[in-house]
Amino acid sequence: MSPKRVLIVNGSYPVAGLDIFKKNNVETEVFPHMDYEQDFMEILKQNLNGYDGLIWNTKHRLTAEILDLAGPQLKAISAMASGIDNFDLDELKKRGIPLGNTPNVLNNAVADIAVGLLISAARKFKEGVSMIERNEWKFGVQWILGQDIAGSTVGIIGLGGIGQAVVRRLKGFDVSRFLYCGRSDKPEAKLLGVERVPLQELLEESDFVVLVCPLTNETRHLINADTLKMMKKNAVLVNIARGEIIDHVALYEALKNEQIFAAGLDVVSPEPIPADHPLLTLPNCYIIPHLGSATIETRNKMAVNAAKNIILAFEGKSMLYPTY
Ligand SMILES: O=C(O)C(=O)CO
Repeated sequence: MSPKRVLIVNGSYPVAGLDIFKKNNVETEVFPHMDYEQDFMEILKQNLNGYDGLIWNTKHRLTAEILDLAGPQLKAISAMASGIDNFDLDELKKRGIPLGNTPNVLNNAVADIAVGLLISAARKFKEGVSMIERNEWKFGVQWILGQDIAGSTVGIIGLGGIGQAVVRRLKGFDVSRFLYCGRSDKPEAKLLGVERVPLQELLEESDFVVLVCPLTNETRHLINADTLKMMKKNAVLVNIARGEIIDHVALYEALKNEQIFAAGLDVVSPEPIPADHPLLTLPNCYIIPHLGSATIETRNKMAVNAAKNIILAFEGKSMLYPTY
């Protein structure tokens, strides 16, 4: 029997993941284009056919059209991410094609970024750095004043693995209260000392609001002009989930008018964000380019787990992290 073949979509792939395929006698092809290139999808569509497995490591949506172009021999797909909002799950289910993802191994790396953004936005790193760069270092007792974390209330929207890792980290910062909201009661909340409240209460009472929920029809633009109005004037908003959870037009207005204090964003919409995007002009909006899981160790583990997902499906077994 000829070896199975897997197409790995998006530019490059850690050797740790390629080795798993090699050991299991699976051939791999790394699609050489990056998904921010102009003709990425057009070229990909012409080169998709005939593979038994796909690692879909791109923000572009995997649709019925892609599955048709890939062909009926396609047996397994894995994301190399925790979020799977870019997959047409109904279509995959209809066709019986398993989809895996790579959660858990990235919890610590993403939670580190959340805490980093929270501090950077609360303590005005962007404003400070740009003052230095403009030769405007004018120290005074009232200069570049930020918000304290100690004594604050932190609201976590989505207390999954990453949300819990954020709480564990912030426990060392003398936070006074942790709140969360989400679809279901989390048994871990009690142990962590996090109280479940309705969204409005969380927004009205939190000094820091951290978005850690998946992007779904319910969470798209969850943070909008109305919900931003519910937040405190000193509130810092952190997003490490998906850009589309925030209405960026409304966020721009809220930050510009100092309706809230600051935002720290690892994710935006669109990605990449154009260099002339209005949010980038604001001193109180600190944006980094979706670095959540970007550590060497974490990306290696994600690549290994995505490869394991595919190989297990080829063997007719349940994936390591099945999504449905
Ligand atoms: O894994 C994901 O879905 C991420 O976006 C990590 O930053």
